[in-house]
Amino acid sequence: MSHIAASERVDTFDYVIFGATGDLTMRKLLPALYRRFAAGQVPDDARIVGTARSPLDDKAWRERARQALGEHVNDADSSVVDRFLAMLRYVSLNGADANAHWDGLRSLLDRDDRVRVFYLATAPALYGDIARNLDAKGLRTETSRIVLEKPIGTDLDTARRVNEDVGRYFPENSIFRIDHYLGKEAVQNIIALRFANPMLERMWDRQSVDYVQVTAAETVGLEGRGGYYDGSGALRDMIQNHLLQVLTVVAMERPVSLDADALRDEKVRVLASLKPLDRDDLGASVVRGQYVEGTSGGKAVPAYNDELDGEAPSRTETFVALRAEIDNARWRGVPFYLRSGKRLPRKLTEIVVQFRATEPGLFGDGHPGSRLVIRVQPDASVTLPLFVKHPGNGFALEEADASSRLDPGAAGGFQDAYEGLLLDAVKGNPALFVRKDETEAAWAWVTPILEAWQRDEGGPDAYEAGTWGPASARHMLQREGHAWAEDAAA
Ligand SMILES: NC(=O)C1=CN([C@@H]2O[C@H](COP(=O)(O)OP(=O)(O)OC[C@H]3O[C@@H](n4cnc5c(N)ncnc54)[C@H](OP(=O)(O)O)[C@@H]3O)[C@@H](O)[C@H]2O)C=CC1
Ligand SMILES: O=C1O[C@H](COP(=O)(O)O)[C@@H](O)[C@H](O)[C@H]1O
Repeated sequence: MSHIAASERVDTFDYVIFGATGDLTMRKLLPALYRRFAAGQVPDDARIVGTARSPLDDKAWRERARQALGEHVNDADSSVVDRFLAMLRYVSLNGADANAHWDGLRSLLDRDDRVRVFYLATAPALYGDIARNLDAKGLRTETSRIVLEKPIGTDLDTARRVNEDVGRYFPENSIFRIDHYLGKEAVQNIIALRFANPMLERMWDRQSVDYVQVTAAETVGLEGRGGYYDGSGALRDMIQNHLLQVLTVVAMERPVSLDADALRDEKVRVLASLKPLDRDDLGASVVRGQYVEGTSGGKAVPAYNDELDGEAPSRTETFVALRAEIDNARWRGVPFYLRSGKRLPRKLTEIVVQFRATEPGLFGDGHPGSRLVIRVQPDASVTLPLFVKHPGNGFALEEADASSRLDPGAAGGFQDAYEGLLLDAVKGNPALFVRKDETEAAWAWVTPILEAWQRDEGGPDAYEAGTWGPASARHMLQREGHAWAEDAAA
């Protein structure tokens, strides 16, 4: 998948970040680049060029970056920070404006022989204009890549438009649509677990699997991102991209290799096989919720609408649970339950593969099937308990824990998903980025849900902050004799 070991130094590069003063750059991109620099992977003569409209100079941007590293890197070394900051340059520029002062950026990018990465950490509405300007100003070289942050559009039509606009100036193999869930160690590990363990590989289908759950639960609320989030909601913010990407990795067929297109060909087939949710299915298969006041981390927290402080009450969903089915020979009939929400009881991203129960008789009333749990965060791990006999007389069964900790921060690993992905863009390895057809296939499945919600006069079901979402999410599984992992464990 990655052709260069995590510890190897990459070729030198110019990384140009549009949106250099924004939250994403400060919280994720600069800390990730710093960590790779501190790990010795980034050559000292590489350059990181920040651009935004704000009239800063190098010194002022470096000061903001120093502060961000202080806040978001807990083991930053001040002498390494100084060397890292020396690589940073800033150009004040409105990337969407063809008449802006592009000469400043052009004079900095004077080495056509270096890999150039343009990272668009701005509103997606600007992507087409920025791509056009980069091309028109002669800044796009043969080895340039353009990294696009999510969301790519807000529905199928707008996603197609973004893809077309950027695709007019950059060939598809140079467009890197980032989905940071694909950079997570435990998500990549699904591929190893499935295809390096023949026992699991043979049981990975509708004969053996009863159902699959993917949960991405967050304790946080709006975090000052209300302007963006209220126009988005949980379906667009988490399900269309991160959770559907995880689903593709869980459900895809064995790829012929770990090369980018082999993997992405299989992933897109899964998306194309998702059974469309028609109007009649929607009520039974999709639940949306919005938090009202409650408790989070032992503190009282306000309702979404109070946090948002808008003029009129918002109908935006902060929680979604849905039942997907993959209409192919391997998975037909197996429910894939996906859910994500804000202000849930704990931060937890987890995949549960529930295997079918044993035949009744031998050990009493039948026995629950085994359950593979892939914990993505926090504390990434894989757990597959085996049932063994309790010592002593009789055949009472108990679980013998068989779990492995996956330590993303171990030597050669990454503390944050962005670290590997940012350098994959330099290396030109798109395996863990989302191809155009994948984005569009995911939107094609999600858009009818958004349209149905728009027509629907009702709104999201209320849930108390600090709980696992509205009761309707639990009922959706109960109707099929299933339960969310935390209910089953209770
Ligand atoms: N923050 C996050 O955790 C995540 C963000 N994203 C996505 O990343 C992108 C950025 O998000 P975020 O950092 O939160 O947003 P912010 O609003 O914090 O930052 C936006 C940045 O874009 C700059 N900008 C705005 N207009 C222009 C322009 N015309 N030319 C150049 N720069 C411009 C702003 O600076 P200035 O005003 O000075 O021009 C600022 O630096 C969005 O697409 C978002 O959806 C995706 C996942 C997570
Ligand atoms: O993309 C996003 O992801 C974060 C959650 O990411 P994680 O790595 O912490 O699980 C989410 O908070 C945010 O709303 C969304 O835009």
